[in-house]
Amino acid sequence: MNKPAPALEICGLRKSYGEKEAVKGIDLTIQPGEFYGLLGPNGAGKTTTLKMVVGLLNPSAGSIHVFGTDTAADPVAAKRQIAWLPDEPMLYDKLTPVEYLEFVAGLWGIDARTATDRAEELLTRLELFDHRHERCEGFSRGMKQKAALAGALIHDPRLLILDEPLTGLDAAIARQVKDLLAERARAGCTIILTTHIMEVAERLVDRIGIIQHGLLLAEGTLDELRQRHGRDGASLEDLFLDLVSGKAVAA
Ligand SMILES: Nc1ncnc2c1ncn2[C@@H]1O[C@H](COP(=O)(O)OP(=O)(O)OP(=O)(O)O)[C@@H](O)[C@H]1O
Repeated sequence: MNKPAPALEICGLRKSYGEKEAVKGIDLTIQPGEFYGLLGPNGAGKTTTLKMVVGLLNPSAGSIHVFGTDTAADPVAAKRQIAWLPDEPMLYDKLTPVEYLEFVAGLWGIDARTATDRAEELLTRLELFDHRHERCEGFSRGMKQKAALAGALIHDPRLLILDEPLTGLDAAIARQVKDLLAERARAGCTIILTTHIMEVAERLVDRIGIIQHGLLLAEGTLDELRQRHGRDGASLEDLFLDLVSGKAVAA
């Protein structure tokens, strides 16, 4: 039997903004069902990389395949399989969560019955159901983030990409979001997230990629990274700081 295509395969990816090269040749393969954490200092190139994957930026060079689909050759087919949750998601404030989810489901061409069932399940799961008929404009940051996450999941994507999904969330809401992501991962969804919160990466993800200066500096499971750098039992935070400061040699 043929091996299934990777969920994401990036080869030689580069992106320049004018003179500045933000992504300098990244190769990365993520298998279906993996929960992958992309870490890196501010300005490392994480968001730029992910924006190219989701089709919001055109690469300067390189290729991206999503479940075997070349995103440059067939962007629509690639996008149908992806959900993207940016760090500052855009919600239509005048809409209620139910209206917002109906709207997003409509954009994906999901039939009304399925959309209603999925919206109800997501809103219940994220404890927004009691607020389903309130306009989003009155929501806290955390509630807005959850409504946006529900919108990202309404078309049941195979690949979920989230840029700093937990920033600014209180402990209870962060827990709900983390639990939902872990549940989706267990159900077979491939998830890629960026985070600056090392404990989140340490607890949640299967594999970690560290980007610095537009290049992939290190990659592997936490245990692989520890082994490779002779740091048995080290926390991800210690490893990360040693790698990006050059105290540990990337391999
Ligand atoms: N639209 C843009 N125009 C010019 N330069 C940009 C643009 N977007 C990003 N950059 C630059 O590209 C580099 C990579 O930025 P990017 O946002 O991808 O990093 P990041 O790793 O996501 O950072 P952070 O953790 O702070 O979100 C940075 O030097 C940034 O200033």
